[in-house]
Amino acid sequence: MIINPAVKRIARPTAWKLALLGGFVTQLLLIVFVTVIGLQQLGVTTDNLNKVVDVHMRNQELTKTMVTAARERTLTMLILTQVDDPFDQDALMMQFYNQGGRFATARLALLEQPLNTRERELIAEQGRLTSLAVPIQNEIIDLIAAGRSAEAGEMVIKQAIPIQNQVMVALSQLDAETHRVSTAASNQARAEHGVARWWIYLLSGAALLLGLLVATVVFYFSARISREREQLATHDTLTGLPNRMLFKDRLEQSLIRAKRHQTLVGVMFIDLDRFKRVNDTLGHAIGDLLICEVARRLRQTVRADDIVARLGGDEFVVVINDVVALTPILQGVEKMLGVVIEPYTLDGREIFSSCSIGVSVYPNDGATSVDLLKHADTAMYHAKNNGRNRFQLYDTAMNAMAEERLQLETDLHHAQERGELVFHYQPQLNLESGRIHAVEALIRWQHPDKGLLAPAAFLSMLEETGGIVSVGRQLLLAACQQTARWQAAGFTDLNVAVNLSGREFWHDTLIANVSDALAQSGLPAHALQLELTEGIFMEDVDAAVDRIRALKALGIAVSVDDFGTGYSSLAHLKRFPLDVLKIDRYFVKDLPNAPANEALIRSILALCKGLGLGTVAEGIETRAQLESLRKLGCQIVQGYFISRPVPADQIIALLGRDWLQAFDLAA
Ligand SMILES: Nc1nc2c(ncn2[C@@H]2O[C@@H]3COP(=O)(O)O[C@H]4[C@@H](O)[C@H](n5cnc6c(=O)[nH]c(N)nc65)O[C@@H]4COP(=O)(O)O[C@H]3[C@H]2O)c(=O)[nH]1
Repeated sequence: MIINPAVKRIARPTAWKLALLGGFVTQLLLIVFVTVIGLQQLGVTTDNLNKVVDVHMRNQELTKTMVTAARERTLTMLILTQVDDPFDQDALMMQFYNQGGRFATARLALLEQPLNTRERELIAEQGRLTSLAVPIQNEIIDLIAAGRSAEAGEMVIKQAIPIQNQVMVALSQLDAETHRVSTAASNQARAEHGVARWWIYLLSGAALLLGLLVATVVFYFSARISREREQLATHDTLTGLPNRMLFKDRLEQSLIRAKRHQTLVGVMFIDLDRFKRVNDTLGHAIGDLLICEVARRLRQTVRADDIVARLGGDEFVVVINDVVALTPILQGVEKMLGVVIEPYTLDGREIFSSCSIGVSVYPNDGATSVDLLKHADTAMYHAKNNGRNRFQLYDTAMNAMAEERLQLETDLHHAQERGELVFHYQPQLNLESGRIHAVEALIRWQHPDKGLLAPAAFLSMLEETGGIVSVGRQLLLAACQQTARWQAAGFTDLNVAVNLSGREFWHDTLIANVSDALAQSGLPAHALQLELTEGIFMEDVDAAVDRIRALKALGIAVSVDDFGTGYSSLAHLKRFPLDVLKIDRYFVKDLPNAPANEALIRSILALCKGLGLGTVAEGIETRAQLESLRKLGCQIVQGYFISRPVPADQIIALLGRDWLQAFDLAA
């Protein structure tokens, strides 16, 4: 079966689910990654910053301590030179050594700190200068201790302070360097912090974008899937047309509009004729192609706002909206019949089809969608029973008929086992010999209540249910056995013609059934003729030709019935290996006052002669018709004028008769 692409997509929802899950997981991982990296980076840069701040502050503090201690020591030295009191001198001396101690401790601590080369060079320089200053200071202290304060004061000013100034220069350079280093380090830490921040911005932005992307994809696909689900729920997967559910909804809307505007709505129930046979014989793929093509053609024949839906199988329904008279509805129906019957080329094969259409009209035939559809369906059945490839308007009497039909269907179910289905036989007269040349077996139903029923009342039901195949097999055997008995009774040249429906013709068991019937009855194969209608051939010309050849290989004859009434042309005739052509009663009924029909019959006879085909003219109801056909050169004739179909036990009497004499045609 051909499947709409939407279905395939829906059939694999896990692919989308996996894709979406993948998107979410990636996004989640990205967010976790961003958070971890961001926090880590921030931690590192914060640590760096803290370290820089700590080191910087400590270095500066130590440098400052050294500067202060050095300054205070020099000052203390100067004061010592001016103080005479020995207690004050002692106290100042203590201060002097303390300051020296502070200086040395600060210097040692500074040397422990992380320092660059320049800083170490400056400390070394300071050390060198201090080592020059210390002996001078010691000398000054000694002079003070010796009470030579004036000399010591002079030495402070002339030697200690200048060398101390050089120490201070080195220390201030050290301080500047420490400041420069810490500023550079903090700038770098700030820059790293900035980079980390930018990374966080970037990755968060990416996560946000990915999130948006995933959300967009989720939105897009969930919208698409729900659109496709809706399409699936409301449309036929094969043709893409609205299905029964959507059709009902649209029809109801049409009815509301029609009620408001007081317009008509035409509902057409369309069923393809003998579609099952196409499916059974050519396969479902061709059947599907045919359905799609019919759907396309129907859609093309109506306006955009009219509805074309497929209810299932080979059933379509078309709704024509907003019309004020019946004419446009009927024109639409005619158009549809016309487009459906156009030949189809499917998968390289030429195929013929037709349809039967039942029409119901709002408000005349119903006010609700349910009633209108039911009535259009009922009308469609009538169109089918009336011969197919036609339309039928709904009529209230049809409901009763539909019920009757249902009852008949139930009865028919039991008819075969009760032996109620039998053959009646209608003779075919040879106008040259005046004898019955053959009998045509025609099915009858001996209904317990309704009496004898003709095939028109039940044959289509038998075909639809498929019961025709087993009934046909049983009756074929009966006809062969009956004819064998007539032959045994002395009518050795008698032939029998048995009708085959399309379903029987295309059924797998056909060849076996025919050869079994011949074998079981002992009837010579040449005495059996199978009658086919031209519609059967036209469904699939090549396959039909093969089948007819297989039948003829059994030795039987094959005839074509109702030829010329359908849509085939005489040109097709030569393609089929047939033996007999039956001239339909349509051409006979107006004889002898129909020159056109006479001309037609004359040309059919000439054509058949040319093709080596025998002919049988059907439906002779009057003597005038008989004479007319005789004059035209028709040799075998059949019709009520000779005899109606009769039960088997009445045939013997007809077989023994000299018909030329009986009809006074001997001359
Ligand atoms: N108006 C008129 N009608 C005449 C005249 N002479 C014969 N007929 C009728 O014309 C039909 C001829 O059979 P058909 O064309 O094969 O058409 C047959 C055939 O297609 C089908 N049929 C009959 N028996 C069988 C059967 O056993 N199997 C299958 N598959 N189809 C059958 O049913 C169709 C109708 O059969 P019947 O009702 O028996 O109708 C028969 C017959 O009774 C006449 O002079 N005037």
